[in-house]
Amino acid sequence: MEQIKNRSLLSAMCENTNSAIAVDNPATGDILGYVPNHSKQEIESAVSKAAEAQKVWAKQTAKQRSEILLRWFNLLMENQEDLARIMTLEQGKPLAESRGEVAYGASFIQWFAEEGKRTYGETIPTPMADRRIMTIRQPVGVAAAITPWNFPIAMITRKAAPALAAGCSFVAKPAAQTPLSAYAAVELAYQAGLPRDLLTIVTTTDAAMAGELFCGSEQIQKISFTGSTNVGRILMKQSAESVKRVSMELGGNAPFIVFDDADIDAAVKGAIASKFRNAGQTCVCANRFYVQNSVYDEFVDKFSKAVSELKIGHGLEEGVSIGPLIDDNAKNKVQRLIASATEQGAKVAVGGKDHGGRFFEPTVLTDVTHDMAIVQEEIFGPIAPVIRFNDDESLIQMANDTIYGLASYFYSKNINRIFAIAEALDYGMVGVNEGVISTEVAPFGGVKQSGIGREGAKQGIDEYLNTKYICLGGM
Ligand SMILES: NC(=O)C1=CN([C@@H]2O[C@H](COP(=O)(O)OP(=O)(O)OC[C@H]3O[C@@H](n4cnc5c(N)ncnc54)[C@H](OP(=O)(O)O)[C@@H]3O)[C@@H](O)[C@H]2O)C=CC1
Ligand SMILES: O=C(O)CCCC(=O)O
Repeated sequence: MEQIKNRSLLSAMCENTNSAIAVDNPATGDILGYVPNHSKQEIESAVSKAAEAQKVWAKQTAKQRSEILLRWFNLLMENQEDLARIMTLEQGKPLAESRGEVAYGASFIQWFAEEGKRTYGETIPTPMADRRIMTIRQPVGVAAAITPWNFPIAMITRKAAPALAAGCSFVAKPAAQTPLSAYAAVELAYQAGLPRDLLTIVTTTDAAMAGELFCGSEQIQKISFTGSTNVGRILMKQSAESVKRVSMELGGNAPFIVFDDADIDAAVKGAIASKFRNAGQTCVCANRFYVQNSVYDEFVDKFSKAVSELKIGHGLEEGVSIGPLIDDNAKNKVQRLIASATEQGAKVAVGGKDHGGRFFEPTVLTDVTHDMAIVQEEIFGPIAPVIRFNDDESLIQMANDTIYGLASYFYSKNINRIFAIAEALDYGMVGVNEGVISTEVAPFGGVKQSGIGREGAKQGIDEYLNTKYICLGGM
């Protein structure tokens, strides 16, 4: 942490008391620092203050809110290097990826600072001559979020920016493994002029308590979650009692498909970017590769060669593209899935070995079949299982055979096939001849058990607005 120049970014760090949360560096296991372990009462108090602050904020014009958000965007970009270092230290991703995430996270603030000014209502042609009918759009109130460790800044700004732009206040509980980035990003919001009670980070080792509190609170009108499908289900059940609005961005099992008419070199490049970003720890990472018979060997050869060239190491080291996994559980899961696949006949084309600590070699597995656990489960690690397929019909059947429906990818040069496959894939997002599709301007989200709602794009702000119908009679 000595290398962080803007020390105000670390102002949330606290002394090592009995209850403080220790944050470690997944590359070394060293403790980086401590953050507060907030009690239930402290979190309740943050929610109550957010409810008060929201009333004032909602009365500001969208333009006034936008000005503060744009200052926040600028401060994030001015502090990009420090924020990226904090992120790499606590999360493990390579520094270049952390810089990219800071810019990506900031882009949602810039985008929604603008979109907040366009939350138009409607005037509706009336069927009754003495009436006028219109709608206005109003902030839902207090929004709460629970976010994961894999994108410690972007998953907060992708929710906080539309909420704040719409006139809501926002309370977020980041993952206990990556709170430093969250606190640092929010500190810059205060420096941009955002009232403290309007945007609060709370941290606790008792995530279940925070979830129950958020979902059960009458003061919170909306909960937004990114994380595992399992926790998403719990939060949806808990939200039922207070009939809370929910946005859920949950697990994925993205198929990456290479057809016989694909540009194989482009597919290899896309596969590397899609699979190995954040060491495979993103919900939109390619999880399973389906390659058509006639190009299978060529793809596997070129892909394996590219994977063997990826450098593993500490994210701050020059040229590293594969950092550590977030914790021992993540590594154990990867090892279990590889062992189970190889016992059933899969072959290791490259990688496959423990690299010490929380590191695992980027791996390509061949002779994989669709029924293996490594294909059925979300891997969340740097392993690429490659499956053969013969025809488009059986391919679509396999690709859609999952409870998940977040991202999917395919490579083809045939325009008829492109439309047919894009329409047939049961997913919220489809990358065609492209392995990384995330951008603030496009709607991010899933179908089936990958979630509810959309983030980013013009749709993202709808999640934080109510539509009110006003009927004007006696005209
Ligand atoms: N869609 C995505 O982007 C993500 C998907 N995942 C998937 O989930 C798997 C497990 O990862 P994991 O980190 O455990 O994901 P979780 O879903 O457990 O964690 C995500 C967030 O939810 C919190 N949380 C955990 N349990 C509860 C609960 N009962 N009530 C309320 N909040 C809760 C966590 O807090 P805390 O950190 O304090 O435990 C964290 O802030 C991964 O291997 C991957 O498959 C994981 C992360 C992101
Ligand atoms: O849920 C995730 O894994 C984060 C989303 C990554 C992205 O926006 O590309």
